[in-house]
Amino acid sequence: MSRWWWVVPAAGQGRRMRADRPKQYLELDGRPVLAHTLERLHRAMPEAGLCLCLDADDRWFDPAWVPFADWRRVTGGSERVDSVANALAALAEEATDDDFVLVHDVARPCVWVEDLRRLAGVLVEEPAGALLATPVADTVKRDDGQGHVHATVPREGLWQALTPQGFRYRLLRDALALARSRGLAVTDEASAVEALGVSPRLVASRRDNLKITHPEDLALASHVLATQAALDGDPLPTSPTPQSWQEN
Ligand SMILES: Nc1ccn([C@@H]2O[C@H](COP(=O)(O)OP(=O)(O)OP(=O)(O)O)[C@@H](O)[C@H]2O)c(=O)n1
Ligand SMILES: C[C@](O)(CO)[C@H](O)COP(=O)(O)O
Repeated sequence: MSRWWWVVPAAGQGRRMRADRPKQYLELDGRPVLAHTLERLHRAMPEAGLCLCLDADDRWFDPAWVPFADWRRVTGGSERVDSVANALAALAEEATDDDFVLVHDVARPCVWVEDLRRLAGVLVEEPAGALLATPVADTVKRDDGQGHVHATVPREGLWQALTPQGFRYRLLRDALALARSRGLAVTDEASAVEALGVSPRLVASRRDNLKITHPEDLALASHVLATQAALDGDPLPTSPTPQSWQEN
């Protein structure tokens, strides 16, 4: 039977946030961003194992924020891709080739539990892996490097890649190893898998799965959490795990 693993890269410095600490430790509605994110992942799959990538010099982390029974701390790397690769290396003894690995940015605390479960359901059927994504909703411009428009880019067929992004353990490990050995600039897991000639499935996400990146995003995330609670009554539904992936 295949196991499920969450890999959460949380070793970034949050430089664009310009705060006094890494953004995963900023307070969002009374708790650190990291605690919100881990709670959602846990609600979706409480039995999964967690690999949490933290900076070697992290002085903010508190293990009390981790709701998983089975979790391990992994030292992050210099880029996001290095942190994820370190997590996969740390799982080498425990994970089998066919285990499922879902990578989710710690900086995305607003992801819906329903979307996490839907993605997991797709992954069971999809050997190429899958990622949450959303179609581009605005007109897209390419600049000329001097602040003027060079061209309007047709947005038909364009999606914004979000997280989680999920793959079988071996596929992701091999893809990241190849991408790193070639020095490819991969900013998400899917692009490493694409470099192997494999096309991961796009799974439509709710659009409010934002990544806290810039200072104004924290207030936006707070507003999203409140809106989700008002819309749903319970933004973290605890309905039973879908059979489709529970039995795999
Ligand atoms: N060496 C790194 C760099 C980033 N991340 C993680 O990757 C995710 C997405 O990265 P990003 O939003 O760029 O976060 P930061 O690197 O923290 O932000 P910045 O680029 O503004 O410094 C975050 O969860 C971040 O903690 C990581 O684990 N290891
Ligand atoms: C993985 C990601 O969140 C998908 O949108 C994104 O690529 C991370 O990019 P960043 O520049 O490291 O924030």
